[in-house]
Amino acid sequence: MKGPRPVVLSGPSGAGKSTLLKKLLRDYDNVFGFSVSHTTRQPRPGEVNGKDYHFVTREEMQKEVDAGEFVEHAEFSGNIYGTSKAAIQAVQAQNQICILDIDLQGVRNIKKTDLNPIYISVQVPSIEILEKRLRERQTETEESLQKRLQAAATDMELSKEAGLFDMIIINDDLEEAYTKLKNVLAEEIEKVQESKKT
Ligand SMILES: Nc1ncnc2c1ncn2[C@@H]1O[C@H](COP(=O)(O)OP(=O)(O)OP(=O)(O)O)[C@@H](O)[C@H]1O
Ligand SMILES: Nc1nc2c(ncn2[C@@H]2O[C@H](COP(=O)(O)O)[C@@H](O)[C@H]2O)c(=O)[nH]1
Repeated sequence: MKGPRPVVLSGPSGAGKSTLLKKLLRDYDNVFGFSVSHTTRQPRPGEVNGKDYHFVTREEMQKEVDAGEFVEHAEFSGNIYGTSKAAIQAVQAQNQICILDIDLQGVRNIKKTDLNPIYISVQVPSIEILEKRLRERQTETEESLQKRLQAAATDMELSKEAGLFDMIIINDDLEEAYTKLKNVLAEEIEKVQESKKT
């Protein structure tokens, strides 16, 4: 049986993708599953290996990429990030909506596959607000923050491309953004909930 359509959440680092997806995972029991990416970046305090990311060395990652284990991978802000085939299969095996949190390069690479997700871009009202959020999150060094702001400016411009995303959500007020996200996913959520009743 064909499973539910996956969901791609993209947008600048600090736009609120993780915040929104954590709300979905919390509010909808057994409906969504997170595609746990691999990354070569260092874990942040509180991040759990295998839950937030699979934290790996560059050598380990390259070996797995070369072995064809990834659906997509990209270099972002000095580190490699990638979605393994296994990460998606683990969620789809549970008949859950698979959520991918990936950058714009990842979006373009996923478009070359037959995954057929719903593409959502989470954006911010301005680069100044993004900088404030990233600084307040206290996860980045000044160097990393500057790299992310540069990448964000490019993302904000390129994400306007017609047809690239099914929806662009400006995450200004969090609850309003979350309502928009739930609305665009309503049909898929209902399908999964119905299928789990039987
Ligand atoms: N609407 C909002 N208003 C104010 N702060 C917000 C809002 N949404 C998220 N935040 C805060 O902004 C920060 C960045 O959010 P979050 O970590 O979810 O971004 P992200 O897009 O997942 O970033 P990354 O791609 O780096 O993982 C967090 O500290 C979060 O609490
Ligand atoms: N192309 C991919 N991008 C990914 C993946 N996992 C995360 N990301 C993106 O990386 C940046 C930075 O994330 P952070 O956790 O270091 O703040 C962010 O834009 C994510 O969307 C992936 O598997 N592939």
